[in-house]
Amino acid sequence: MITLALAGKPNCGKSTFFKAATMAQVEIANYPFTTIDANNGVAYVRTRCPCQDLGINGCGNCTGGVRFVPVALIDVAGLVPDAHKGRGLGNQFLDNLRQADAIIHVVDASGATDAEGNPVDPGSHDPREDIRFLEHEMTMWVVGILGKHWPRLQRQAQQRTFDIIDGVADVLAGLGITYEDVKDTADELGIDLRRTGEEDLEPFCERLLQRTKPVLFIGNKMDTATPEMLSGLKDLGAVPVSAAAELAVRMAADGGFIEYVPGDPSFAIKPETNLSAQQRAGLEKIAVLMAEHGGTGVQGVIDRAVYELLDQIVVYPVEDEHHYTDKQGRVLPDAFLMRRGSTPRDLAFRVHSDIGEGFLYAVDARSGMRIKESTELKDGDIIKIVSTKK
Ligand SMILES: Nc1nc2c(ncn2[C@@H]2O[C@H](COP(=O)(O)OP(=O)(O)OP(=O)(O)O)[C@@H](O)[C@H]2O)c(=O)[nH]1
Ligand SMILES: [Mg+2]
Repeated sequence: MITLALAGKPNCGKSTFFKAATMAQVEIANYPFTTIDANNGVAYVRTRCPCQDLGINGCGNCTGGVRFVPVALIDVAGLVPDAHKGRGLGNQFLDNLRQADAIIHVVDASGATDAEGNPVDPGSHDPREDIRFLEHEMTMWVVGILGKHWPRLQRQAQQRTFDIIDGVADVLAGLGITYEDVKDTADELGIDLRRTGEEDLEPFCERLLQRTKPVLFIGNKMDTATPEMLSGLKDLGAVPVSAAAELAVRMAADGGFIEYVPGDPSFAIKPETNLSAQQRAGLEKIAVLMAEHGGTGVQGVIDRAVYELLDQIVVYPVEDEHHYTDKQGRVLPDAFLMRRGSTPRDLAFRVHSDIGEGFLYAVDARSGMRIKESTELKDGDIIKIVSTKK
């Protein structure tokens, strides 16, 4: 499963975002290091269910054509500058980023917490200063891991049969870094790792991370940020978000008070609900915020991380290409996230390794045509795989 990690300094709202996206019970509080052990949960990317184009009314797996596909979400403990040297609560938190395919870097746009996450007067800390530090910490963390092995790798590289790219990929395999990642990064920078000193590893590790752990910046707490601070962050590429607003509307929807589909730009208060005047006023304030920003931003961030940073598409395997069902007659039962450029053969392997090994051909269910195993799949494709194995 695709894994996204929420990272950033303490007290910026990571757990609030996590709770809003997963509806899991986690601790949230206005002081640093509320979260110590990472929280793991399931969030969803939003997509348009193909049943709408096919004239199937209610496939059973979507809400009025809005379909949600699961991804893993990790809420990592807060990181402070120099975390890689063990500052804050130590560098073991960086380890929680190992499994992440992409990172959502949460910045507190309100300026009401300092670089260490301590509450300060709103606006007294410039959130733009919080954008760069995480990349540096992550880079230095990888430099540290690689540095430990560097003298050995340099020694081994004296032998002609030893491939240093292989050696580096081996050391960093736990971070999901491959031989190609290492090779492409070295080629791109034009460096020969056999002749790179330990002290020169930083630019290499930085570029390697940019390639393998892409980061999306978000300016959280937009509800209390000044317009100047928000636009300053937006200029640096951050997406404005209010995790607290999303949490409030998801809880109100859960409680049956409002109609809200995550990612919608607005919600509707149900008539005849028992909201207190205070709750109603709170929701109305959120409605104004959402109207101003086109929503709370939370769902959009997950979607951008998956579709843009990780370049994923959604593909629907079926067994009956005429009725778009599996053997049990369930319509469009599965939705798979796959990297753009994937082929029907890749899909066959995703369904099951046996199906992949016995792959014969695929049928595009929309057109009813056979497609070649090397055809690039498109977002929203509905595919029947024909395999010698069942
Ligand atoms: N106004 C506002 N406050 C928020 C928002 N998101 C989180 N907060 C508040 O910020 C404080 C910290 O939130 P947490 O979610 O615990 O932050 P965290 O990043 O997980 O903190 P650590 O676990 O300590 O690293 C809490 O008081 C939250 O209520 C938001 O969108 N708007
Ligand atoms: Mg937390």
